[in-house]
Amino acid sequence: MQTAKNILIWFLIIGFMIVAFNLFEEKGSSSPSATPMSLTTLVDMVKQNKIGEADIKGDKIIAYTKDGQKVETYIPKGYTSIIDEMIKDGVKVKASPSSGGDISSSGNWLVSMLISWFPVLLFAGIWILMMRQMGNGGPTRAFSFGKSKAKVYIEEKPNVKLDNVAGMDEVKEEVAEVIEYLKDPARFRKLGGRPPKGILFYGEPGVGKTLLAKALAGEAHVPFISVSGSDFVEMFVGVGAARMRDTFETARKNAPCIVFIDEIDAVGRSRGAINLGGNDEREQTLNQLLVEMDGFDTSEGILIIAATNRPDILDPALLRPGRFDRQIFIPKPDVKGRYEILKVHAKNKPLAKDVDLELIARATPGFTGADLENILNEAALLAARKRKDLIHMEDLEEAIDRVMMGLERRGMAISPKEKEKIAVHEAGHALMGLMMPDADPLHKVSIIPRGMALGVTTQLPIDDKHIYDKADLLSRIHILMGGRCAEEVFYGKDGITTGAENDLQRATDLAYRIVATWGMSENVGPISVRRNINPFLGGSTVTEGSPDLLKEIDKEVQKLLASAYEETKRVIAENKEALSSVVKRLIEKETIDCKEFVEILSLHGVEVKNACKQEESLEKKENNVEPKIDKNVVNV
Ligand SMILES: Nc1ncnc2c1ncn2[C@@H]1O[C@H](COP(=O)(O)OP(=O)(O)OP(=O)(O)O)[C@@H](O)[C@H]1O
Ligand SMILES: [Zn+2]
Repeated sequence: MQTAKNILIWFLIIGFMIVAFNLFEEKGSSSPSATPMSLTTLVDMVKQNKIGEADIKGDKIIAYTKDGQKVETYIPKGYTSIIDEMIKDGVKVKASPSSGGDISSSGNWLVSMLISWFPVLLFAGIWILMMRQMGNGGPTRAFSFGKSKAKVYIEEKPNVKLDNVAGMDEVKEEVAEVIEYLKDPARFRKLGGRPPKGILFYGEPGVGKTLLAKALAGEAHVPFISVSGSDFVEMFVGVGAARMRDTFETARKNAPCIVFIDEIDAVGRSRGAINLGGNDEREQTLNQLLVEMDGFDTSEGILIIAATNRPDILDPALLRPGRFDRQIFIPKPDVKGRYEILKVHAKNKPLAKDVDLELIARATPGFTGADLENILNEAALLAARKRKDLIHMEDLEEAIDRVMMGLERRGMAISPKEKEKIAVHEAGHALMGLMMPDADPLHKVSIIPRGMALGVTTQLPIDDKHIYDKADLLSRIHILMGGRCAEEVFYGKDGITTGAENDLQRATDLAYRIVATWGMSENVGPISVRRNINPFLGGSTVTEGSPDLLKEIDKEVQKLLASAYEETKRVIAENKEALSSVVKRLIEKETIDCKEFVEILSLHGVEVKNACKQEESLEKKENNVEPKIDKNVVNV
């Protein structure tokens, strides 16, 4: 594509140069256009000494008057004495050949030819490019673009081993046999086994798909050839396909080897999918991949591993036997997996004695291997900044907050009045976290701005949760409402702030799903209404269901939210005095933990329903109530 663009740009540059040159030439020789006049008038003008210069071209005289005019006339055959007269009268006379126009007379035949051909060339160029783009293009390699950008990375001997991939024992078992196959493809075939041609790894970003593929190559001591599906996506038809051919050529030269195609969905999207124009290129690339996969013999020892996080949109042809017929799901790590991963990445880092990786693992439900690696890395940077020799638990804690919610922004200018409002809002969330019997235990409240949030209330889930009951969900809604309700209780109906936007969004979303997705509302009943993204309406959602049903759902959602709001407001109003003390302390210290919060409440005789569980479950940061980008949406 780049090359094609360059060609077009050069066309334009040359064109402009020619036109500019042409203009320049014209100025120099014969512009502006000459006024015709009779020979006698010219003779008169010569006599009156008005003519300064004259140019004789065959039987034509072009004369320049002294005041800059240009005139021309014809000399009748044989009447050349006029020239002598002019010379005699002091006119500077030049003679040049007569044939052709001004340009050829100045001898620039090349320029002239280019000018006459330039439009043709330009249009031909544009036409070729457009045809290729539209997909009716000529031979695939007309410009041999295919080679230019093929980002094929070959690692001859990857030094990643299966030991470096932590916490997915079942998956590792499942793929272990291909190592034997790659080590000696011929032996494998002699025994009658049909080794797989392609394996598809699917799972969320960062769970270690690439790492696992590389480890397989490392274990089998074969080269690891890696490409990304998006490298094949091109504007010009045929380029992606050519690149695909090149990739497989490289693979054949390096066999036995592993070819790893990351983001295969970029080329392997279902061909029937809605596509607004021009999917011809992708289709050709996909076809080429299928052809290549069908074309090689498993005894060649080439194993294709593809990775995606969207297996649902892949073309079924890709998943047929003989292609990616083995699909392996790589899940997010569980507690044990997270612990193993942390251990792997902590190996080359100096950890202090107080670091308990098991606790970190428990504190990070939903985190992927990449997230965990990131946490250790951040912690090391933090420790280095504090000029410490070892990484301490506090660094790791801070790193988890950072990875989850962004950097602390202590420098942010916040007026005392605003600070108080933020403290009230956060204290409201936290109080509800302690008062709702089914809530996850509170961890800490902070009014230090972090990432996009002005304050943060964090809770600690006890276990990785996989399903949620209605009580869990309702208590979440109450906690989300806590911020806004506290504002109202402390500052009145007109004192409420915009700070609750994200809380309300999340509460509304949750309430909608309680009613319309999980069928938990008594009035609407056990029904699940589908909400689809409409590709034609800029990604807005389209809800299925009759208008009556949708109206009913909306009413029910509103009712649910309103009653949660009233209930929350009641709880906060009841404990207003105790909460004022908390707010004061919060403004003073900026962060208070669960224990301190509960102590203040008990001074006012308030008993909480939900004890702090710090001792057992330490730093669990799930369900931070404030941030916009959050990892813990309830997705049952
Ligand atoms: N199970 C694991 N054990 C050890 N490290 C892991 C594990 N999973 C992920 N990592 C770390 O996370 C990094 C990113 O993982 P990787 O690139 O393999 O993920 P991926 O699933 O291929 O992601 P993507 O879909 O974004 O390409 C790895 O380099 C590795 O350091
Ligand atoms: Zn809030």
